[in-house]
Amino acid sequence: MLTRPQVVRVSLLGAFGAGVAYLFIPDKSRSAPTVDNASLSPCHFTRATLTSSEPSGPNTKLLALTIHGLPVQKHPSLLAPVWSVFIKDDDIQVERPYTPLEGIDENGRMLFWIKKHPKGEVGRWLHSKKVGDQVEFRGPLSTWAWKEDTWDEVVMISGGTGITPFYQLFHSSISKGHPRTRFTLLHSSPASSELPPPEILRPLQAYAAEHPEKFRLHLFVDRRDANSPADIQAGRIDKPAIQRCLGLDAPWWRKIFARSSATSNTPRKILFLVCGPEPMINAIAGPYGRGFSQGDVSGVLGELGYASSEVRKL
Ligand SMILES: Cc1cc2nc3c(=O)[nH]c(=O)nc-3n(C[C@H](O)[C@H](O)[C@H](O)COP(=O)(O)OP(=O)(O)OC[C@H]3O[C@@H](n4cnc5c(N)ncnc54)[C@H](O)[C@@H]3O)c2cc1C
Repeated sequence: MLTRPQVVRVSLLGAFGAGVAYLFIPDKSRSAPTVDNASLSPCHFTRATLTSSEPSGPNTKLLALTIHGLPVQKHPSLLAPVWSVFIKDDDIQVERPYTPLEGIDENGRMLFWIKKHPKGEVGRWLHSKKVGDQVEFRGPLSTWAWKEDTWDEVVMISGGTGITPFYQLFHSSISKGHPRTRFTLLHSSPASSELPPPEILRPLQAYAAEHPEKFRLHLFVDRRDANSPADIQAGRIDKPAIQRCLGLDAPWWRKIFARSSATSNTPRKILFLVCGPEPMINAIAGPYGRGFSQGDVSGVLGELGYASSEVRKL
């Protein structure tokens, strides 16, 4: 039987060993070959050039990667939203997934909004790269497959760079018009200076102003400051905020009126998509299950009575 200090020592050694193994023992995907002159694939790395790198807040940058001289296969099933690519940090052979905001264009360009965490490996490495540097990535990989005309109501809730999959969905699908589905995006950032850059916010705001019946946008910051735009709400995306934004806090008589004026008696099919830092996912939809499975729905959406078929944690 091990004593308490021995158990602690063994656990610490195990955790250290696992960390070292993760960083230095190449796994199958990270050791995928780098192939030139072949179409994009999750099975091999493709070389790209960093063609722009613009600061977009205290810890974020907009980075563009361009693949030169390679015809971009617009394979509909592979490049359907929402997809990401794994970018490899060549120094320590570690890869992380990132979401091209506008997919890939005909010139082979992908634009990313990437946050640098104080101790984060790949984010810091990418921020240190200079225009003209080479970066390797593999993909596309499906993050979550959008199915057109399946839901009446889609509510996207994001924090920080968690907006990136929703922006990709907006750019490649929502903004093209959907007769059946109404979309709502609730996004929060810690402060006004950390909100998504105009390249992301402006198209969302313009579309919401033009098509309020199809797309609604609600922006939140933890605390308002002198620079906070007027239309930004203060506080976290909590239960009252979700109820308010979705009109679930309307008086009972208005809900009855709304129901009686609906064209159909069948319940509206609703889907919540949640993406952001883990504490935010936990508070809104409950923690992931084992091995990043979806887990049960709890948190605010659990309290509001939504089922697992109505909630997706990205
Ligand atoms: C499908 C998918 C798509 C993604 N797309 C994007 C994207 O477009 N843009 C983007 O910036 N990120 C995106 N991410 C997150 C990204 O893959 C990395 O997890 C993130 O950049 C951190 O990696 P790192 O190597 O820099 O930090 P790591 O070395 O993995 O982390 C080190 C430390 O940094 C801190 N940290 C890491 N991640 C977070 C976090 N999310 N919140 C708070 N602290 C954190 C923690 O303290 C952690 O211990 C995506 C993730 C997935 C799964």
